[in-house]
Amino acid sequence: MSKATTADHHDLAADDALRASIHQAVLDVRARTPLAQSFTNFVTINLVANAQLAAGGTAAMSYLPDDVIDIAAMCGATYINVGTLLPFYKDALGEITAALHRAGHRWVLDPVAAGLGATRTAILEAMRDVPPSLVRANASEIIALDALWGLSDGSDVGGGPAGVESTDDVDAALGAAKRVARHLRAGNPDGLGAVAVSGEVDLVTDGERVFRLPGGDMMMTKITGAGCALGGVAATYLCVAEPLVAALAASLLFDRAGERAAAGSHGPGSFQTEFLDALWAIDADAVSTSTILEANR
Ligand SMILES: Nc1ncnc2c1ncn2[C@@H]1O[C@H](COP(=O)(O)OP(=O)(O)OP(=O)(O)O)[C@@H](O)[C@H]1O
Ligand SMILES: Cc1ncsc1CCO
Ligand SMILES: [Mg+2]
Repeated sequence: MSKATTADHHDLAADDALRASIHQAVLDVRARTPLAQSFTNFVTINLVANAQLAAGGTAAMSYLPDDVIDIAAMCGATYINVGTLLPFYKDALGEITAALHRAGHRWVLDPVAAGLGATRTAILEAMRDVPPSLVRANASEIIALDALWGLSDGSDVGGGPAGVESTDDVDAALGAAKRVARHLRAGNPDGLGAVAVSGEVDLVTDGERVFRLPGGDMMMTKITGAGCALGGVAATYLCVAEPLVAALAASLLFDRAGERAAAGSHGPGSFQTEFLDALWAIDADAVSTSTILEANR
């Protein structure tokens, strides 16, 4: 870890209630095969669906507002990713997110390339007052979302969008992640919300507690859509668990699966195949006994 050191943190105790909730979420997904639907980019749509299935859930992808709104009534959570925008998305996403909010339906936002382009900015700005339960993004995207939702105090200045890849370290997004998480909690009827910032060390927060999750493998950045798949699997866990638990469970599953896949592969192609197998193979014990470093308060 860079700025924050392990001296500022403690590993969660083996009997911490959060570990039990994470363990239960992994088991519940495998027992119940919950449906989380997605409105997602067409680069990584197949990996998102396959990752959700490998984690134990099921998938349905749609772009049609009436379809998405009807499916929301019969599924546990929805994943929305703004990676590859088409002209009709602006109206469609406005209609969908307003309807999800009215229904109190939980959803995950992946603000891919936040800060890039007037259309994406308008789409993300409109989500401010009908917010998701969980935002899953890289550091640059969280810093940009914090700014475009007007939450920023100006102290976090990100490197700016460089397409879909992060130019910032997760620690640079700490303030932004906490502000965004508090905004989600204030804007959701259940008062719950969390932010998962991915990177070499993942950062997860509900706006009060801050967790750092070391692990994973750099090969995860050499396939497209590891982050998108993480958002999709977070929606799968959101079907059975509260946002903070869903964010932690999905991030930890991905870290453990990334390590296992790296050990069994010899390049990006075989890594992607091994990664899906690893999502399937990692069990609830491996996820819930992972290192979970909580920032001391
Ligand atoms: N350098 C790294 N070392 C280890 N794990 C990493 C590293 N970078 C990212 N990861 C892991 O890869 C996964 C995806 O995170 P990443 O930050 O690459 O998302 P992203 O930029 O949104 O990706 P994409 O847009 O391609 O979907 C997370 O599980 C994260 O922990
Ligand atoms: C490469 C790419 N372009 C738009 S979305 C996407 C997938 C990673 O976010
Ligand atoms: Mg991404």
